[in-house]
Amino acid sequence: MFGFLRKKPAKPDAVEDKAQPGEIPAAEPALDQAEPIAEAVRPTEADLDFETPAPVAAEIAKPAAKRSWSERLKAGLSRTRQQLGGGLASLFGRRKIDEELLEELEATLLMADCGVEATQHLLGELRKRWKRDRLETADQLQKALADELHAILLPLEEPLDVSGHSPYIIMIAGVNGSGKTTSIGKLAKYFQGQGRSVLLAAGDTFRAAAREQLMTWGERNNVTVIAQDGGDSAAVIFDAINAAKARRIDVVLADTAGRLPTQLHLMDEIAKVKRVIAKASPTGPHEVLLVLDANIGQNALAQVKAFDNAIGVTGLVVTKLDGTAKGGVVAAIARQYPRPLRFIGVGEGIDDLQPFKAREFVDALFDTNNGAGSAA
Ligand SMILES: Nc1nc2c(ncn2[C@@H]2O[C@H](COP(=O)(O)OP(=O)(O)OP(=O)(O)O)[C@@H](O)[C@H]2O)c(=O)[nH]1
Repeated sequence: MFGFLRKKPAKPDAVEDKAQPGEIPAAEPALDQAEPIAEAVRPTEADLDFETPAPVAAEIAKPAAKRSWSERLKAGLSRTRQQLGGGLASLFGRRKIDEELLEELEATLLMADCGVEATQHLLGELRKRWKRDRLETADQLQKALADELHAILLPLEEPLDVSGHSPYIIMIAGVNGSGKTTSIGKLAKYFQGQGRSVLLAAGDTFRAAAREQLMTWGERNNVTVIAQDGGDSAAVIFDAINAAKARRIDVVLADTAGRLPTQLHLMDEIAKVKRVIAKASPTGPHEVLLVLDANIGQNALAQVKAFDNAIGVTGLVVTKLDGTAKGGVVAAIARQYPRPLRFIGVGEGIDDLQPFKAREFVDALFDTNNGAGSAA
């Protein structure tokens, strides 16, 4: 699914062969000297070397997956649910609540990557409720756990409202392979679904395939992509914003190259990208989205901190929750470095990225069919 945004093998002459992660192109053109922008320079299918172009086009054309979002969310979170819920099921098979059970619950939460902070908090709250509410059965404890987890996650539920500015400029950042470019394609579709016009800025100038992914997506979905053959990320995004202003576009989604927080020169470079955006639009960027791969577990906290220090993160996207048992990391973020969790991704399908809603997330984790997690 969504294979059209999958990485392709590098071509011999691809930009990524020339500029490895960690390298900045030698000369950064001044903004007024930027190369003319090749707007949606569209490579042919043969150029793009797609694995499965026809099925992919059919995939894009599909209005939505047959399953509902809540079904896909539940399926996507199945590995974390197995880790958490599976662990809990074995614990809650016992009839009586006791200290030993709470200790085992602690280990289960830690193994689902909830982190020490959130786990201690949850355990503390459960102990209080055990006494205060006179909980007796394991089922009652599980329901209380679902409620407390919901309470932790609810503050992260702040949907992204793009109505305040036009164009509303969203800068997307994250480490290599976290899902930035793919998420941009999904977000473009999401905003289009809201009746908004969208323009994409191919600011990942390190990875040629990222630019091609965006251009192909733009071509097939009638979205303008501002791209440049190589060159400077800041310059591409600067020109994209001006193009969006001229065309009265509602939302600009600006891709950036992946980078590790330890690559300090690249963190400086992304801070410069942000400053240049502010030159093109004094109120922008209006959202700085950090894309996190859920597989990294607790490492997500360090990434939020580092990117926040460099560019002031205003929102998070957590991708690939479907491929991991570490979905509890969302609770760790909520307790240790809370930022609005705008979207979560549970698959490669175009509709598999949706706004985060704490209640449905908790329900999916505990699977309400079991009776837990449904309490408000
Ligand atoms: N299973 C799953 N795969 C995803 C999800 N989001 C993205 N991917 C996949 O993750 C891989 C990397 O995604 P990209 O969008 O290329 O990542 P990127 O951050 O732009 O990568 P760089 O440009 O190298 O930094 C692709 O194969 C995507 O299809 C998700 O929610 N679930």
